[in-house]
Amino acid sequence: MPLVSLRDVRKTFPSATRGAPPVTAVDGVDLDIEAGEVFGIVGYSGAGKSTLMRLVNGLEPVTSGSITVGGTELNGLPERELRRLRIGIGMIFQQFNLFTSKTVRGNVSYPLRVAGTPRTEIDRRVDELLGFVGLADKAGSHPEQLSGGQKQRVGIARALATSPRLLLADEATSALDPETTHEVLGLLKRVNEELGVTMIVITHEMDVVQTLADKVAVMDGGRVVEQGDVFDVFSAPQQPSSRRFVSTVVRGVPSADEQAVLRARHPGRLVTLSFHDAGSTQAEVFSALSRAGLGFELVFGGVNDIRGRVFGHLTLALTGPDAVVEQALGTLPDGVTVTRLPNGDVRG
Ligand SMILES: Nc1ncnc2c1ncn2[C@@H]1O[C@H](COP(=O)(O)OP(=O)(O)OP(=O)(O)O)[C@@H](O)[C@H]1O
Repeated sequence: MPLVSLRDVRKTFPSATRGAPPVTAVDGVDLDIEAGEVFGIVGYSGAGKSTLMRLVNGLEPVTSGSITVGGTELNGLPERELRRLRIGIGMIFQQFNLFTSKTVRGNVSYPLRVAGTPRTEIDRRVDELLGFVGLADKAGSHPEQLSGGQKQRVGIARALATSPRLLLADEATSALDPETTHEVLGLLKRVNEELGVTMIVITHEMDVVQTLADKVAVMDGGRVVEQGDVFDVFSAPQQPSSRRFVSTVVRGVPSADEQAVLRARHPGRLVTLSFHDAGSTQAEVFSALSRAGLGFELVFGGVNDIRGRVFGHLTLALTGPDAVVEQALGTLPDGVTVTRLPNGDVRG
């Protein structure tokens, strides 16, 4: 049985403008999240991701539909029961949401005090958590004395205090620089792998999904437009709106504007070679082009590695006689898709 299950979940909010129809933030979402999984939710701002998270945490009631967490139906659950359920769900946020007047120890111990944990047990648990997140020496510091990455480590320690089975992360690394993001993602990976905590991760960052997630759902206009294995969704998105979103985080075939810039800068024939799950194929492609005596320059694109599976789109400027270019493109290995970009002087 999935740890978290959503069936036809809808959430509407009354409109701020009098007489206007209600705002539908979540519109008929079905999702299953298995225990032990890291599930990414991606999509543009306003897609409904944060609202979905608040529904899963029972902070907002659904308008209709069903959400179960650990087999318990949230819809209609009394507040007392919801509070108990929330003890088993940790949350971390983009802005950390730490108590600025409390020390690191005070922040991490807070959920334990609310849960009525005995004092000696609280001290033991906080020491253990601070050790786990690498902040054993910061117990007496206040949040303003910490870097962003350290603050998020405190946020993670606090979220883990009551040993939740489920951790919800809402843009947890979006306020951090790339190096600190990398560290925090490493810590979250340990939370999943060493502590077995299931995670739902809202993000607009490719890095986060790539490093952490097993599965991903793309949201648009309150709906899940596509979901599946991270590699499948990012290497070959099927729906127009997920293609549009993926193109903002993965460099694919250059747009018309990008092509115009490339044409102005690079002589030769522009082609995009798309690789799908084919790490070694690139070497074969480059040797095929060399063997044909063509000049080639990599002018746009990149490769992505998701848990050892490689995909990417490389745009090359090829120089040589047109017939030779065509012949070489015809001999490229399977697993490479060729997109000929329109060229000013050579037919595409
Ligand atoms: N409390 C509320 N009252 C009215 N409308 C709301 C409320 N909360 C969210 N909405 C609306 O619901 C839609 C989805 O918002 P939500 O914050 O869930 O999106 P999001 O994908 O998390 O975006 P972001 O990444 O910007 O946080 C938006 O149109 C938003 O304006």
